[in-house]
Amino acid sequence: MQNSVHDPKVLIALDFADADAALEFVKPLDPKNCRLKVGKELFAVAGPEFVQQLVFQGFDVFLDLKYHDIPNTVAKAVAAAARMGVWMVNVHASGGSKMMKAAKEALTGFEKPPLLIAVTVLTSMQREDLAEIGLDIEPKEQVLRLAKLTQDSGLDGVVCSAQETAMLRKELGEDFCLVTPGIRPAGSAANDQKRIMTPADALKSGSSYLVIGRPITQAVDPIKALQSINDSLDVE
Ligand SMILES: O=c1ccn([C@@H]2O[C@H](COP(=O)(O)O)[C@@H](O)[C@H]2O)c(=O)[nH]1
Repeated sequence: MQNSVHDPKVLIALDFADADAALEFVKPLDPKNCRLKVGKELFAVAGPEFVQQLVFQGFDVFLDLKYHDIPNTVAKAVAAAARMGVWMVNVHASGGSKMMKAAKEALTGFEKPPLLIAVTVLTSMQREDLAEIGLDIEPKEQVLRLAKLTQDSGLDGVVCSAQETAMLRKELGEDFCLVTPGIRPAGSAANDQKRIMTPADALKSGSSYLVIGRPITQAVDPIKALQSINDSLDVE
């Protein structure tokens, strides 16, 4: 599971307040060195045209809108994402198997459908946050339960923390895609993330892709920060 120019492991979270700021940030980036993630903040202001612009520039785009709704609505939303040409899209696994299967079904017929993955337990949450919503268990137990449900529903993978990837690799095999936010280079601020790991350790533990936002976007020199992370992953 090595980082390489053909399969960059770092997905940069473009959490910017407007399209201009995001485009300025993207300008010096090379699609060979990273993929891009567009989430709720940027999508709300910049919309599908912005996403398509990134795709046109040659970037693999993860549209991170974490759909969570009734099956029909999620299926239509996932199909709309596929029409934008994104590389990956996600739903919430807690929406259940009927919703996830409807989302998967909505992608049949696309020549190059995006990878469809499901969020398990947000990396900002720990045991006490689960207790608050009625789940008196460790995050890893809930992650495993939802990851199994996701795999059984026919999806390509899950969003989890890198702290759970070794367990999921053992339980769900090598081909299941494990996308891990909550990645923090040694010494960088955790911010609101709780279940964290360094980029190199995450890759070694079995992460397929590393979602990294603030440690790169808010670095004094973002290109240098990305380069240093890629170097730590043993670029071939
Ligand atoms: O469980 C999750 C799911 C999604 N995210 C998203 O990843 C990035 C992380 O950004 P950082 O600045 O590196 O913390 C952000 O866009 C989240 O919405 C997540 O963190 N955890």
